[in-house]
Formats: sequence, C-alpha cells, structure tokens
Amino acid sequence: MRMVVLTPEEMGNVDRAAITAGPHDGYGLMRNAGAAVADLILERFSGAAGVAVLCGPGNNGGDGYVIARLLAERGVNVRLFADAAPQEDSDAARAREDCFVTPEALADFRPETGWLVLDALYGAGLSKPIAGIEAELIERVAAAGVPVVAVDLPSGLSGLTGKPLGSCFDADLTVTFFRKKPGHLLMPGRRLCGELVVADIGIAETALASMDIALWENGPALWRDGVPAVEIDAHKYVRGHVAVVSGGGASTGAARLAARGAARAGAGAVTVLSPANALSVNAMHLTSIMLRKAEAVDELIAFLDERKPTAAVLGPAAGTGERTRSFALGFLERNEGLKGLVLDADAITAFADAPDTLFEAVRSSVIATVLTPHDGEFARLFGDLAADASMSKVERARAAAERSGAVIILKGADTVVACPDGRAAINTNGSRFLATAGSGDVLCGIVASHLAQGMPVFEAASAGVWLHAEAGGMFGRGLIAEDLPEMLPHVFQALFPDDMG
Ligand SMILES: NC(=O)C1=CN([C@@H]2O[C@H](COP(=O)(O)OP(=O)(O)OC[C@H]3O[C@@H](n4cnc5c(N)ncnc54)[C@H](O)[C@@H]3O)[C@@H](O)[C@H]2O)[C@@H](O)CC1
Ligand SMILES: Nc1ncnc2c1ncn2[C@@H]1O[C@H](COP(=O)(O)OP(=O)(O)O)[C@@H](O)[C@H]1O
Ligand SMILES: [K+]
Repeated sequence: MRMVVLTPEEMGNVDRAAITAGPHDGYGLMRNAGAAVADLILERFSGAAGVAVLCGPGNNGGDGYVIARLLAERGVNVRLFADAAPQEDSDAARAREDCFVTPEALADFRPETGWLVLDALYGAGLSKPIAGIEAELIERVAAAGVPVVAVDLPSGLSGLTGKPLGSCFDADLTVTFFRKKPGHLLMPGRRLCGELVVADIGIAETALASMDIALWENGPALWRDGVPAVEIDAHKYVRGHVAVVSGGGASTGAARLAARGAARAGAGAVTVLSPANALSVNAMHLTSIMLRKAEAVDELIAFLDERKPTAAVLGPAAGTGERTRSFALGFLERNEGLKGLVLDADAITAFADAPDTLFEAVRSSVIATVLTPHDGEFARLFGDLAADASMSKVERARAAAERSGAVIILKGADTVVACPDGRAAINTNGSRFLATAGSGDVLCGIVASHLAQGMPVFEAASAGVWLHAEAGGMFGRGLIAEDLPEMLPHVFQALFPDDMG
C-alpha cells in the first residue's frame, strides 16, 4: 500500500470529514485514540512503577485524560498533571470530566525513577514555542532520562516541518493516528519521535478518497510497478544505455562509481565519456563499461548522435567550468534518444552564478531532468529557499522543483524527492553508513539507470533513492561507496524474488 503522509492541516480535514461521516463523533475518535495509546503502554511498559500523564489545554490533552482514565481503570499507578482546563463543551472537556484521576499542577511534577512520562501537552495544534513551566518540565524530563511516550507528536515538534518550536520532548515512542505527518519523518523530528506507531482510530480509508494526495513515505509501493520488466528476448540496448561524464585525470573515480551503479541497477550498456587526459586511467579501471573520448561539446554531440544513450549523468567530479556547463546545455538541447539526465555535484555548482540559465534550459528541454543536491549544493542554486527557516524540507524541495522544472532529490538522512507537479516523497530507509565519500555518485547512476530503462521520472528518482539506501543499510558498518553497486543484486533479489534465472 502506498504510504500517504498528511500535513497536520490535511489531518484536521480528515478528522472533520470522518466526524461528519460517522460512525464516531469527535469524542469517539478521542476515546479510540486514547485506547490505542493505553494498550501500547500496557504492552510495552508493563514494568513501569507508574505513569505520569501531562495534559495540555487542547485535544492532545483530551487524549491524555482518556489515557489516564483507562490506565487507572486497569490498575496502573497514574498521576495526572494539568494546568489550564480545556475549553468548555469541547471533547477534551468531556474527557476531563470522565477522568476520575485528580489533576495536580504542572509545576508540582517531578520525574520519578521507574515511572513513564506520557506527553499529552500539545500535538497537531502547536502554534508557538513552548514556554514557561511546560518548557521547564521538558528540561526536567530530559535531565532525569526517564522514558517518554508522546501522543501524536512529541510536544514542541512541528508536525509540518519536523523542527522543534523551542523546547521539545525527546520521546522513546510516539503514537500517531491514521497516517504519519511530515514532522514524524523529517529530521530532527524522526529522531525526536523515537519509535513511531500509527494507530487505527476508526477513521475509514475512504476519508482520503476526495483528497488531492501529493506526499508519500518513499517505498516500493510507490514505484515497484514502474520498474521495467526484463523481457525474455531483451537485448542490451532495450535495457537502456547510460552515459556518464568523467572528470580529468586526477578525478575519475566518481564517474566510475556512477557508471557501476547504473550498470548494477539494470542498464544494458554504460559508457564513460572521458577527457583525453583521463582516458588511460579510466581504461585501466573499466571492464564491461565502455569508454569514449569526449573532451569538448562537439565530441559529446557526436557521441549522442551515433550511440544514442537513453540517459546520462553529469557532475560527479566533472569540474565546475565551461566543459561541464556546455555539456549540461548540450544534453538538454537533445530532442530525441535521450530520455533522462541526472545533474549532480559539479554540474550543480557550475551554475551557481547563473541558476536561471540552467532552469531555462531544463524547462525548455524535453528531457526529464533530475537534480541531486545535498544541502550545500541546494543553497548554491536556491539560496532564498535554503535560507527560509520557516519552510520544511518538503516545501523547499517542491519549490525548487517548480522553479527549475527538474525533479529534485534533496539528499540527507531524510532525503526528499519532489516533482515540479507537486508530488513528493520522504525517504526513511536511509542508513547513516551512507555518509561516506562517493555514495552520492552511485545514487546518480542508479537513478539514471532507471530513467534509461524508461521509468517515469518521479518513480525513477524515488526508486533510485530507496534502492541506494536499502543497499547501504543491508551492508551496514564498514560500507564504502564501491560496495553500494555490489549490494544491488541482493536488494533486487529481496524485492523481486521471482526474477531469478
Ligand atoms: N477529533 C480529532 O480531531 C482528534 C484529535 N486528536 C488529538 O487532537 C490533537 C490536536 O488537538 P488540538 O487541535 O486541540 O491541538 P493541541 O492539543 O495540540 O493544542 C491545542 C491548544 O493549544 C494552544 N497552543 C498551541 N501551542 C501552544 C503553546 N506553545 N503554548 C500554549 N498554548 C499553545 C493552541 O492555541 C490550542 O488552543 C492531535 O494532536 C491529537 O492528539 C485525537 O484525539 C484523535 C481525534
Ligand atoms: N546520516 C545519513 N543517513 C542516511 N543517508 C545519508 C546520511 N548521510 C548521507 N546520506 C546519503 O548519502 C549520500 C551522500 O551523497 P553526497 O552528499 O553527494 O556525498 P558524495 O558527494 O560524497 O557522494 C546521499 O544519498 C545522502 O542522502
Ligand atoms: K504530545
């Protein structure tokens, strides 16, 4: 199933639609939410000496009152801490009335060893930084190191951006409802949530039917069906031909990493395009991958005319000068044969002084273009977006995609893939061991390989990011970039078990 991600605003719309459609009213949903959290606490923290429930003034606090009552009914030692009473006649006010545990003042809360803290201060409705006594409590809990279970979101975390607004709980377990929100998946939110459980609270799947869904957690369900089958009568050029541009004599490894990634990801043929001074070093290190001289753009065009590659990679250690700029524009001007282009590293930096030149070329090109910046490279092309702290990583990547006309892979521990049409995916299977030189070069090759095989660009980019991350995670500690292409057959075997032989 495609893993839909809802913004807090969209979740609010879903809640309202679900309440209108029934069968559960607002308090019914709140009771279901509270029951889901209480069950998990009983299951996971049965050894706790007690549970201190911290309730805020809104519906998140309402969930807290339900949880406090259910746990107390089950014989758990419960203390309840709340200051402001919920708004009269609200669902949270009913939950408080129905809860027989007497509230104590938040200021009186002291974390006790062996106890669990249940954070029901703020959830989706957080609108300003947490201050005063609540901020103090968060510090006290952090200092005591007691376990925290957060309802919906760790209080203080923005469900939209994944960034804390001031003080923020660092939870061991977060239980959210119906669907994940961007703040659960974007860093540092993903880390601050701890383990994330999505609970069913009785909202029907049909609540999504009328919504314009544009954000998903990246995973095979998003693109698996688009991975081209290898037909029984396939030949190498049917499987796509990827061209990878190499840098000069002292910087050729990056292109070979991309080329190897492209080959292992399934392209039938791969050619490295090398300047004259790097031909012999490339030749010494290439076997199944072909090699061709392309010193200047006329040789590139001749190669494209003759050999008709279906996708290309430009950037890894390619140099930031005129050759790289003219190659990028040369690729983008093609109107036959070439289907996809991945621009990374130096091909991004080469346009730092003239981003509009690149964007105009991308927008007027028929070639599906993917830009793969890390944060530093992103800031070179999209300085204003990078500097806007109010934007989430998803919003930044989307705005960049819309502006440039390219699919953006904004890399990091929480890589975001965004399309000019607004579709976006957050990647969550990344491995910290991918933080090693050359790992991004392999990613370019994997993405280009899928473009060369004819996959639509958003799916090719999302598949490439996920497969790359999966390869890194499967290898684990000790990973260097050279290992990533070699792990791909194992990743594919797990993904397509029927594809053997
Ligand atoms: N029917 C529903 O809508 C459901 C909602 N649920 C819960 O409802 C929560 C959302 O409830 P709310 O929209 O009431 O939002 P919250 O409970 O997160 O916050 C509500 C109130 O706190 C105020 N506030 C926000 N940040 C503050 C700050 N830093 N300092 C002081 N006051 C602040 C807001 O102005 C608002 O009045 C979800 O996170 C979830 O836990 C669940 O019960 C499931 C069903
Ligand atoms: N902590 C991390 N967790 C998950 N993935 C990571 C992490 N750090 C880096 N990566 C991934 O590793 C790759 C690094 O690419 P990049 O920054 O271009 O490095 P290089 O230029 O050395 O290849 C990207 O795909 C990025 O998403
Ligand atoms: K919370």
